[in-house]
Amino acid sequence: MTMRAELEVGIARLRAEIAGLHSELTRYELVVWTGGNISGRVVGADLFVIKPSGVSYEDLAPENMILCDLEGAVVPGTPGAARAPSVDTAAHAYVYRTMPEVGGVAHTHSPYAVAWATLGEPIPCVTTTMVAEFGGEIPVGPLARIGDDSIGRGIVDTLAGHRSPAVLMQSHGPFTIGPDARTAVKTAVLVEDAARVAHLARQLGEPRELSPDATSPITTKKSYTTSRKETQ
Ligand SMILES: O=C(CO)[C@@H](O)[C@H](O)COP(=O)(O)O
Repeated sequence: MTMRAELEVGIARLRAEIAGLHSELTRYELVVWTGGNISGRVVGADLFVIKPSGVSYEDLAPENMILCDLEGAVVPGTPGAARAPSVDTAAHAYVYRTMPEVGGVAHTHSPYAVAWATLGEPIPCVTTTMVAEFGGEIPVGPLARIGDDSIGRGIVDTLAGHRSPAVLMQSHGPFTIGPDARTAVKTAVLVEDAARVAHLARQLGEPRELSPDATSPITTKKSYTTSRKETQ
């Protein structure tokens, strides 16, 4: 197979994967209406695939996923190119440009995480799952403009000082990153679980915060958070 043909096969697979992963956002009730978006980097090219803007989840399909370059421009003449890409395309593009290790980005409006985002308070690290999956608290990024690369800058700047693969953008919601799109989506599910548990614990009293160092036996797993730390 020629390199060109291999690339076409890879893009076709990624279109199917990204379209399918959006059903996880509705399955786990992380979004309402057409909110939220997922993208995935094309292996071997400066391109990524993202959902179209404002399209119902049940209508998302491989052929209406949109292929973009790393500036967030739609690749003309490709399937789906007639539609506008997600309003968060510039944010995803900024993350791919500045974090070469990232292969997938997800954004949801999951309610417990959004509630923490409105407080501007990080989700405290109160469970061993959070230590393993986030390496500590889930931080809060700035209140950022929607539609340009402001959100992307906020994601990258905030995560630079953290092991977490997730950030709560102030008064907006969670954005997650991963080595691939599926991992970014899994992290989005875990963010909502962490936000819900931290909220419930706060209703019962003052939960004990865990430091990753104090619980070192459970951080021996080579999670994405620990490998993120090693690459910083
Ligand atoms: O919160 C936002 C805007 O940042 C998004 O989640 C939108 O609600 C979904 O927009 P599209 O991806 O459909 O353009």
